[in-house]
Amino acid sequence: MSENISRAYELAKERYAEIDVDVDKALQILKTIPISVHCWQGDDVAGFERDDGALGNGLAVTGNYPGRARTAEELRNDLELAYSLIPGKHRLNLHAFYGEFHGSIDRDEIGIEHFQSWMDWSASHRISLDFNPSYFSHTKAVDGFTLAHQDAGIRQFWIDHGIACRKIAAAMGEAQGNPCINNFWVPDGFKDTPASRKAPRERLADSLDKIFAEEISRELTLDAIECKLFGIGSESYVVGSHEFYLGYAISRNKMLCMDAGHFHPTEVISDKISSVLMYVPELLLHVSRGVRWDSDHVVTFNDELQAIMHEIVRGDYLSRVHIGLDFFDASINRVAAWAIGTRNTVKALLVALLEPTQKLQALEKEGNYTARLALMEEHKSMPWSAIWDYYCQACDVPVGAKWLETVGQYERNVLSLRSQESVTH
Ligand SMILES: C[C@H](O)[C@H](O)[C@@H](O)C(=O)CO
Ligand SMILES: [Mn+2]
Repeated sequence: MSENISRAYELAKERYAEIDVDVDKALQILKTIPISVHCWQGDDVAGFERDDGALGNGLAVTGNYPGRARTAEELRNDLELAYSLIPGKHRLNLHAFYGEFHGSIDRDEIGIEHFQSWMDWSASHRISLDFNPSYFSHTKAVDGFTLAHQDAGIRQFWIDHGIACRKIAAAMGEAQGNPCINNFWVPDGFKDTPASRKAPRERLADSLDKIFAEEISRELTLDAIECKLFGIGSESYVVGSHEFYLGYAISRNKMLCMDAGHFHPTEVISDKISSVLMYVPELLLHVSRGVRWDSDHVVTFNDELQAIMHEIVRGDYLSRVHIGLDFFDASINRVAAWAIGTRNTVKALLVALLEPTQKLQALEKEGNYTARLALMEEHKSMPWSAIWDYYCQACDVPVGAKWLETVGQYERNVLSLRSQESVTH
């Protein structure tokens, strides 16, 4: 343990004690909050179904930084390195098309057997899994529709995929002893103005009802549904809009997923959390960063990230909000992308936990908005970075930018040796 870091921590702790903040308690809480790290940053959302791994149907990745994971084993190795750079114990969010299929298995045929290696890895590393059906990058999604498709046969195919994914998620939940969150994002929508906004929404609700018809214990899996305002190829109309899924989640008692990039650029999800949680039991967040649009940039330590974490803590929602990540950048080292985005997310959560929230809320109740603003601003320059360094050190992960050296070494020894050609899965 570096003496400087410990001394800085003790001094910072005294400063926080002066404003009635218990630093040890904040760190104890922080340790218990997992971030669901998304597998798809590691391979540019290619998955392991086919050798070409061409991404499509509403999603796009830009950049050609060398070293993308080409197999599940490479992805697991990269993830292990990323987790070793992030303080705390976190989860892994797996997409259905990251199964190990060893042959041609279509999406409606997938089963838990295709995820056995992931589950073995999860058990041996004590990293719990979350899951997602994959409704894109598929020949039956090329015209932009899946669960809301006009063709009943295509709808049925995707309904069967959803049912298969719920079974897989339940088996993962059972194996790991805690619920596997299964998040449904469906790209369906129109590039141009629809003549009927109603019909696809009726079909989507009907398909989802069929998928969710079987009751599965909430101790095994929790269904989440992710809304979106617009997408690539669905600029004019997305079937699963915010209003659609909010209504669906409330009426079916489901978890809503809000992605930070899925709203109008002037809207923020930090403002929506307390409204939505009045009516839905739990919330899943896809912490992302849109730059002008849903561009899925790596999460930075910006105002909205901090506002999201403040909202979760101020509203006492830690047990009802599940924090997942969703970004994919192929223009930088992918392990670094995970480390930057996840470290920032944990850091923002720490800052929120170190806030004298009770004091601020008491001032607000008294109507003392001057002191409320003054203290909020002073809090921004409190010595939270000393607490963060101490936490990293206590968790045995690199302090400051030291993690970059480890990533650099891995890039030289492993990532740079990966050819850009695809490998057979
Ligand atoms: C790959 C993810 O499922 C996807 O990013 C989804 O969550 C989304 O946000 C689509 O815009
Ligand atoms: Mn998302």
